Amino acid sequence: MPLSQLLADEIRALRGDAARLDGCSERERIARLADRAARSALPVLIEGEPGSGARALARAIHDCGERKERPFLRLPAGEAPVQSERPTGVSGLLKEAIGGTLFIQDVECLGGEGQNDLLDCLYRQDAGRAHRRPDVRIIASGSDLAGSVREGRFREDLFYRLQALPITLRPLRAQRDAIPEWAQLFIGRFAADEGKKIRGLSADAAALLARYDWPGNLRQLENALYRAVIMAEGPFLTSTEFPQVASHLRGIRIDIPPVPVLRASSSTRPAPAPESEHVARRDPHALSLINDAGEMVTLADLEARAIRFALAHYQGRMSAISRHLGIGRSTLYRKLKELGLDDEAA
Ligand SMILES: Nc1ncnc2c1ncn2[C@@H]1O[C@H](COP(=O)(O)OP(=O)(O)OP(=O)(O)O)[C@@H](O)[C@H]1O
Repeated sequence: MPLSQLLADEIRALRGDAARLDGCSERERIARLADRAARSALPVLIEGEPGSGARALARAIHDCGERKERPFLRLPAGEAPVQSERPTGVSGLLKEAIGGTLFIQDVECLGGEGQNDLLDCLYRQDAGRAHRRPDVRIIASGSDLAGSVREGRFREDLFYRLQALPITLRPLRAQRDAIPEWAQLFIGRFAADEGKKIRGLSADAAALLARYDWPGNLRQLENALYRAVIMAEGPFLTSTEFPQVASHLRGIRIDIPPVPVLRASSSTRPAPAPESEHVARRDPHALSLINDAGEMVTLADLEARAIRFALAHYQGRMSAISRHLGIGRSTLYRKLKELGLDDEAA
């Protein structure tokens, strides 16, 4: 099931529940705020570090609101515009998104003209001139909009208009207690995709993940768990399945076996007893050719896993994915659609 649908289900499940925000888990807090946003037409500003889930949340808010059957358009303001016959700027997209939602990602990267167009749209919505009011719901995301205002790169009046409904996504390092819950969610999802029976994290893996700072937030945790699920052979993920995380943390060592030395046949000396149990290091990027039943996996399965991996590895950048997988963009889009991943790539 695509992530935004999963999130939308979570948001709907909480609907009607007395809306208390204190004392609930981070996932629940976000879902409740998103529910409020979905039931309003006011602009939403989602603030969080990269990889915190702003894009997934924006889509889920749209899907839970009354505009869900109308267009959801995304303007990645931090990326160079692609050559396209369709509009790529604020004013053009506002016309295309009529009746629906325009999600402006990394809004602090909007240039002066884009900021003016957006402010004009919000001003006309505010002014309530029904006949001229652009019927587009605005959701914006950013990581430090107040800082951009202070530095004079972002209009202050636009900032205040955008944050009618603010939602702050906390970095993972500020919600360490919630890391096992997030991890369990990803494990369940990837284990099901890979047809593996993995029940969760071992205690040492949970401790390892909780100590790490996760600068890439949910996206990085998700990628680490995806690789771990692929590598895992037992019912629990252990710290050896997270070599990159372990190598970033001082004090935790994963033993890497030495290159085996052939003993001279004339030697009668017994091999020295190992001083510590070594854990074989496996390539964290390796895809297993054998399934849990000991049989070879199909080529279709391998292809699907390679595409999923590329999607995570290149963080959804389609041109990089198609270039490195050696397939055209249209073939890539077709395959993503067949795998039900087109929503995650959108
Ligand atoms: N609530 C959630 N539950 C499960 N997974 C999530 C959730 N939110 C985000 N993710 C996962 O985290 C990753 C990052 O999410 P998303 O792309 O929405 O972040 P972002 O803040 O928009 O990132 P960026 O600004 O860097 O593009 C995605 O791959 C997504 O699958």
